[in-house]
Amino acid sequence: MTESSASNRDTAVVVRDLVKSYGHATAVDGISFEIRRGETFALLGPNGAGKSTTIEILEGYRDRTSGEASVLGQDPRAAGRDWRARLGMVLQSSGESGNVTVREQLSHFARMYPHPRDVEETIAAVGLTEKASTRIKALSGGQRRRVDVALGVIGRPELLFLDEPTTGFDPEARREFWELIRSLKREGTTILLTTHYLDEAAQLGDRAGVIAGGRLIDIGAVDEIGGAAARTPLVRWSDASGRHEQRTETPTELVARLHAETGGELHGLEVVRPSLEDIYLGLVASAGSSDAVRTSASPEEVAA
Ligand SMILES: Nc1ncnc2c1ncn2[C@@H]1O[C@H](COP(=O)(O)OP(=O)(O)OP(=O)(O)O)[C@@H](O)[C@H]1O
Repeated sequence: MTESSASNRDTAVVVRDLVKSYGHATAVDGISFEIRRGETFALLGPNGAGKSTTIEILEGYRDRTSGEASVLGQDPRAAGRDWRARLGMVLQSSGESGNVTVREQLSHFARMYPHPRDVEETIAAVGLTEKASTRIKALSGGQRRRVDVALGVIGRPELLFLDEPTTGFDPEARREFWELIRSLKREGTTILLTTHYLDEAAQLGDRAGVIAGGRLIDIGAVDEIGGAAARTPLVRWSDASGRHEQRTETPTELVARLHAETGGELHGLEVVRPSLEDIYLGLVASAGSSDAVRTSASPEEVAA
């Protein structure tokens, strides 16, 4: 077996030096990453970072300015209907609003795929059983978003693109959605997810890439991103002199020492392990501050 056929078998998405410019503005500025088959990859970043542009290029809906992209072994620019039938897409703003019922819409889409999922099971999986006979235009915003998700998975896709899938979901619906995604993962579906809910990325993602200003600023396993130092636990407590905090790899030891020193209850004691959201915010803030140095400091300021 050649190396390229082995890597095709193991890799669902390859992006190399991808660039997308709109006139003089560069939305995606040379990003590279791979998604292995069966993996859930979370693409994270602030508004305008370039996430949707990247996803739309991979879906074949947007042309790229330069760089390479391969999705299920094909260049999305040239791929056809058979390729598209292997993909599932929940676009950022599809907002289904038809005059047909939930069941009719899903049945219609199911007929477009060679091996669709069962319509009633899919409706149940997105929590819309009671609304199956309701016209889509009469659903709430969050319920319509659930229809988008159902339409994205009805074709039993090999690769599922989820662009902010749970926007507008109530907390219970978000947890039901996570269960649906976990069952798709168990079936081997490869997933590319963008979300502003960092707990969602932490729950579902195997690996994550963080982009800011069109550039990839970090990539790695969800529980390793940002590096070990960013994950160091933080101990906070109060005493007569005020509030204190200290980062330490050995929080138990620190708490024991403080307890021995004070000889009593430690007021306001907290041991905090930084969440993915804390780590993400730190990464994006430091990317922003290095951009600021690069773009706004005068030569004198830099020399100083
Ligand atoms: N059709 C377009 N014409 C010009 N600029 C565009 C176009 N589409 C997107 N952009 C710009 O490209 C940049 C990246 O946008 P993109 O939608 O990819 O960001 P995003 O990371 O998905 O943001 P969000 O989290 O808000 O969805 C933004 O600055 C946006 O204004």
